[in-house]
Amino acid sequence: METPTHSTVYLSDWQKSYFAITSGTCTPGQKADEYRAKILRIQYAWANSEISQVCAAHLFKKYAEKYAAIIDSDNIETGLNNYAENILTLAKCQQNDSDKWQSALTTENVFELKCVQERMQTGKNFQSSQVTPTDACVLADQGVRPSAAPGLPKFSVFSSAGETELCAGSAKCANQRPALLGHPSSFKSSQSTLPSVTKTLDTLPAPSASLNEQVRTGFQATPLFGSKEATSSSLKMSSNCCDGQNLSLSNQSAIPAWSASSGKRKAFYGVADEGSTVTASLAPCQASTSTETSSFSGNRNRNEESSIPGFRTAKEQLWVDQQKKSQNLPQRVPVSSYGGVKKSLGAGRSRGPFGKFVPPVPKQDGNENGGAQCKPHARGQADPLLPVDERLKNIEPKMVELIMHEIMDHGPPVNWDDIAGVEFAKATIKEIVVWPMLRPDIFTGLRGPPKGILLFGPPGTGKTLIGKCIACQSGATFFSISASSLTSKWVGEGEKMVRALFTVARCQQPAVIFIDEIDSLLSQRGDGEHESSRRIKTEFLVQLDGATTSSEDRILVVGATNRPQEIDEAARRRLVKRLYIPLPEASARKQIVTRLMSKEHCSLNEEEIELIVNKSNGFSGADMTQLCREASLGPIRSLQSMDIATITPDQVRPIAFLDFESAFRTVRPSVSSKDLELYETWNQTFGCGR
Ligand SMILES: Nc1ncnc2c1ncn2[C@@H]1O[C@H](COP(=O)(O)OP(=O)(O)OP(=O)(O)O)[C@@H](O)[C@H]1O
Repeated sequence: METPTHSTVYLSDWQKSYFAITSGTCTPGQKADEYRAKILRIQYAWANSEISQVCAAHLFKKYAEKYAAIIDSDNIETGLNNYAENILTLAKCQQNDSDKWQSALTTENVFELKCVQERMQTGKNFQSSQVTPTDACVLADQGVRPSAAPGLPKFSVFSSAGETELCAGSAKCANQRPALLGHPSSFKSSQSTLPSVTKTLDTLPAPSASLNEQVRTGFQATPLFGSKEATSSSLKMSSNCCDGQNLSLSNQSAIPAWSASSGKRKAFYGVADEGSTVTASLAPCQASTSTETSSFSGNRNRNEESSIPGFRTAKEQLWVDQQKKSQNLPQRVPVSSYGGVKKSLGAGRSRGPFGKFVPPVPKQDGNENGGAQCKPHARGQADPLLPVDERLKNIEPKMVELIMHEIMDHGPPVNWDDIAGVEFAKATIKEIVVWPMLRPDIFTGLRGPPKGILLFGPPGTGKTLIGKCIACQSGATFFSISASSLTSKWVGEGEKMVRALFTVARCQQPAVIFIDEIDSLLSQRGDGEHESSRRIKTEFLVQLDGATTSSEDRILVVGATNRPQEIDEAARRRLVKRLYIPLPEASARKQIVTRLMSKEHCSLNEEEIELIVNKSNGFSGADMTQLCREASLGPIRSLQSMDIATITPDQVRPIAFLDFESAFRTVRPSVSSKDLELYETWNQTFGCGR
């Protein structure tokens, strides 16, 4: 009997879900999820060399064709990107902080809104008048060919390999965004009623070497197939534009980093209209880009908009209406964030003194500091049209809030001096990560920073501190999450959470995503592996690849683990710099004690400190901190007869050596010598240390 190959397994798997999806029992949301899951699965399989590139390309093609009926459905009720869903999402983004808030809008009643119906009709009329045979010829001449799929006009862009055949979404544009080809979501088409791509293409320069160059530097898209270079090099951005609403996948992983190449883009598109209404800054929190005007629409600017008299998408209208109501909405300020308190997702932690949470969506009451922290259309402070970052649109607002609230770290800054010892790791990190993040203009090409590093070693040796310090010293936003909370607390949602996390990080770049216990996320696959864990892992690797291949994304993933041996090969390969963070040596232990005691009333002399250091051999940094804490309680315990409620601080005696002696009786090293051997061995095999 013939053994089924990977491709046959995937095909039969696909067929099953295809029938499920077309059965009519799934909601559009479920279909979208299903579609996304399948695409991820292929990506992962290909990235892990389980299937060949040809096979993957074949599967993608099949998917695009077979799912076209759903993805590109003209039917506003059944299409994946149906119009009402988009409006609904938009409306939901207006949700304020109250958990009890419920939008009165539903998919059904949005369709019944008169203004929606009018705009749909207008759009349909407009759409049908836009794509002419002449336009199609122009496109074909430019290497863009109409796809064979029925229904909406779609375009495929030829890859150099001739294999990556991508539909450029529908031939309709809403917000004049770039079509980020090279991502599965690019297959999706729009139901929105907008100008045709052909209109836009007419105004673009003909494809040329320089165009391709510009496209590559300006817009980095996540490749279809993991991180394989061949794919990324074969991907080209189409000259057309795509409704941002259709980028449900690309919004999250195929985001161009606009901030760095604004000049080039302007030159490329010949954008002279600084006041264009179509502005884009996908790194809106950076002051340098906040006033940037970038017509990503292939020259579609205010003038062009006005060439369509009276036309406005429902989304645009919704924004205008809402913004009229809240003209005086205060703008939010960018949040600079570093951690001082170790956090794990959803642990109900306080944000600390620096941690005032500022939601990423504008508040409606106008009383609090609300606003779009991540705004796609950075129009400057005075501009009332400040929608939420397009990339966040397909992310559940609650998740965004949770990430900003719980995962984004707002603690006090951490300096290199706060981390005792680990000199080699610190020097390496400064060189390969911090400097490149500070000076991306110098650290280009081979000098470019890695997108993922791994800190491994015994618990309590300062891995989290290092993560925070990287963020702090490179001026990056720090996101800290425990991988185990992703797999345990977010059962069924972990995958979405990973996607949301990277999306928010992209909006907040430069960003450092610190993932503690990364082994639980990236452990080697086994028979007993749970489906949801596998999906989270796949999503994580895809996102990591996205960050890796998009050279302009300034996102660094720092994984930390006490069990490096459990990380699977594919993940290990992606975390290119693996640094051992060992137990502190004598000098580092002394530094910790001296530093902590310098803040206390203490009577230790040099000799006593040396004794403490010698006696604490084998202690981790956390053990040393615990030892000092314990010792610091000694003077209080010796107060015995006095009433703690009435004594004054100066009645508490200084911390003395005898307190440390007592502390040594209760605080023991937390790391066994057997464990240490494991780390040493792994370091010699896979570590990047000396
Ligand atoms: N090298 C160090 N220098 C100064 N303090 C340290 C050092 N290592 C650990 N500490 C202290 O221990 C605490 C815990 O450290 P941290 O959370 O960074 O360790 P970790 O390696 O991430 O631990 P785990 O693997 O358990 O997550 C720190 O807040 C700090 O007080």
